[in-house]
Amino acid sequence: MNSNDSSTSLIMIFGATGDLAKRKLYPSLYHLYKKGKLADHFAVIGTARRPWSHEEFRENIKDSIHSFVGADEQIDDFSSHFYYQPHDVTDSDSYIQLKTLAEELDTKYSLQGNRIFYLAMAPEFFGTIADHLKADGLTDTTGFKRLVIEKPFGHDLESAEQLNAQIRQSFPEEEIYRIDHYLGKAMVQNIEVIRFANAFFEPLWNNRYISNIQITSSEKLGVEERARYYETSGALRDMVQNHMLQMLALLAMEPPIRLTTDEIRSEKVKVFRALRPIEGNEVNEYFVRGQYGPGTIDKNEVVGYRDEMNVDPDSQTETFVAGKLMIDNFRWAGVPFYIRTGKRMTTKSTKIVIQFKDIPMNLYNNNEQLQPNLLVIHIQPDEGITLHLNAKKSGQNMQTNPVKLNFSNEGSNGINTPEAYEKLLYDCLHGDATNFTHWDEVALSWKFVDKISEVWEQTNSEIPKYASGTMGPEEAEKLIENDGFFWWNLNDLDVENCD
Ligand SMILES: NC(=O)C1=CN([C@@H]2O[C@H](COP(=O)(O)OP(=O)(O)OC[C@H]3O[C@@H](n4cnc5c(N)ncnc54)[C@H](OP(=O)(O)O)[C@@H]3O)[C@@H](O)[C@H]2O)C=CC1
Ligand SMILES: O=C1O[C@H](COP(=O)(O)O)[C@@H](O)[C@H](O)[C@H]1O
Repeated sequence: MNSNDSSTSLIMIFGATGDLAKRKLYPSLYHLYKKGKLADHFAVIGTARRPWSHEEFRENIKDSIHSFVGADEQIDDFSSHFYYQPHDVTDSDSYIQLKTLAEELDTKYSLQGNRIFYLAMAPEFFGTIADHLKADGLTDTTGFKRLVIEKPFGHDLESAEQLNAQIRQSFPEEEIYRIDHYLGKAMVQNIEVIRFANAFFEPLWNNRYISNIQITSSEKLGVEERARYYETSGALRDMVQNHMLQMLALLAMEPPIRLTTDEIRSEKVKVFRALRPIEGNEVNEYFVRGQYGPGTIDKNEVVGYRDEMNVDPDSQTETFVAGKLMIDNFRWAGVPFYIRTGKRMTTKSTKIVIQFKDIPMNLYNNNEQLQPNLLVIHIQPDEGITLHLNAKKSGQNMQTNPVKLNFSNEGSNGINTPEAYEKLLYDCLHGDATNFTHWDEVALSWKFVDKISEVWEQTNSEIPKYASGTMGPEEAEKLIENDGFFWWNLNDLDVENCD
C-alpha cells in the first residue's frame, strides 16, 4: 500500500476510553489492519480525560482485541500506531496539544493531512468538539476532513436542528458522517441488491402484490448500564427514529438512477416525505408502546424495567414500540408497514417479512396448508433470505405443502460477515457516505417521531406492560389483527427451522 491509498489517515477518537471504542472501534480497526485495508499510513490518537500514557493506551487496545476478537496476530505492530492525549473536550488549551501531536504524526506516517474525527462521546459534547476542531486549527490541513458522529443525533427535531446548525459551522454536510450502525449490517446493505438485482422481485414490489411488510428488531437484553440515557430516550427515539425507519426507507424507496450516495439518499428522503404523519388521536390507533415487567429470559428470572439501576420507579419510558406506517405514494398506497422493536423480548432477532397477497382465484384455496408467499430477510443473528412457497405434497392427492427456499449469507461467505462498524469505518476512510444518514433523512425522521412522542408525553394513563421474555404487550397483537394480519413468529421463520 502506498501513501496515496485513500485509507491513509489520522483517526482521532474522542471518547477513546469508552465502551463503544473498546467493544466496536478497536476490534473493527484491527480487522481492517489484518485484511491489509490499513497499512503503514495510518495513526490513531485516542483522547479522553483519563491521564493515560501512550503505553497504557496501547495495553488497553491489546486488551480490547483479546476480549472482543480473541486473536492477537500482528497486535504489537497494530497497536504501535496508537497514541493517547489526555484531553477534556471542554478545555480549549488541550486542543492545541492535540494539534501538535496530530502534526507530528502527520509527518511521521505521511498522512497527507487526511483526518477523521470520530466522536464516540455523549452527544452533549458533539457541538463543542466540532467548534474547537475548526477554531483551534485541527481542520486546517490540505487533506480530507471527516467528522463521524455517533447517535443520538438530537433528542427531537428542534435539538437536532440546533446540533446540526452548530456542526455545520465547522463542517459542510459532505464531511459529516452520521452513524446508523444498522446501515453497516450486511443484510441491510443487501436489501437494495435483493430488490434491484433480481428480475422476479422488482415487478412484484408494490401494492398490487404485497399485502404488508413487517420489520421486527427484538432484543433479549434489558437496559443494562445505559438507563441514564435510555430514560430520556425510550425505544421510539433509540430504535425507531433511526434504525427502523432506515430499514423501512430501503425497503420502500424507488430504484435510484445510479448507485451513488446522492441518488440513493435522495430516494430515501422521498420515502420519508411520503410517510403519512401520525398525530393527535391517530397515535393510539397506529402506535403501541410498552414497558417490560419482570419475567424469564433463558430460564433466568429478570427484573422489570422500573427495578433496573438508575431507572425512576414510576418511569413511563417505553422499552417497546409497535407501529403501523403508511407510505402515501403510487407504489405503496394501502400497504401497511408494521414495525416492532423492544428490549427483554423472547429472542434476539432482526427480520423483515414481506407478505405477498393471495392470487385472485387460487385453485387450492380449500387447502388448509395453503400459506401466503413470504420473502423473509434475515438481518441478524442469522443472515440470509428465505422464500416461503406452496408446493405439492408427495403422493396421489392434490394437497399442498408449505416449503422454504433458503439462502444463508454466512454460509456463502464461509465466515462471519464483517461487523457493521468495520464496514462503516472502511467506507468513511474511502469517503463513501452512502451508508451514513444525510441531514434531510434525520430531520424528516425526527419530524415523524416527534408527533408520536408528543402525544405519549401528554398521556396520563399507565404505560402498557409486557412480561420479560414475551413479544410485547397484547395491544401490539391487536394493532395488526385489526387489519386481518398477524405477526409472523420469528422463531418459526429462523433459517434452522427451514424444511
Ligand atoms: N456503547 C455502545 O454500544 C453504543 C454507544 N453509542 C454512542 O456512542 C457514544 C459513546 O458511548 P459509550 O462509549 O457507550 O460511552 P462511555 O460513557 O462508555 O464513554 C464516554 C467516553 O467519553 C469520555 N469523556 C467523558 N467526558 C469527557 C470530557 N469532558 N472530555 C473528554 N472525554 C470525556 C470518557 O472518558 P473519560 O471518563 O476518561 O474522560 C469515555 O471515553 C454515545 O454517543 C453513545 O450514545 C451508540 C451506539 C452503541
Ligand atoms: O442503537 C442501538 O442499537 C442496539 C441494538 O443494536 P443491534 O445491532 O444489537 O441490533 C440497542 O441495544 C441500543 O439500545 C440502541 O441504542
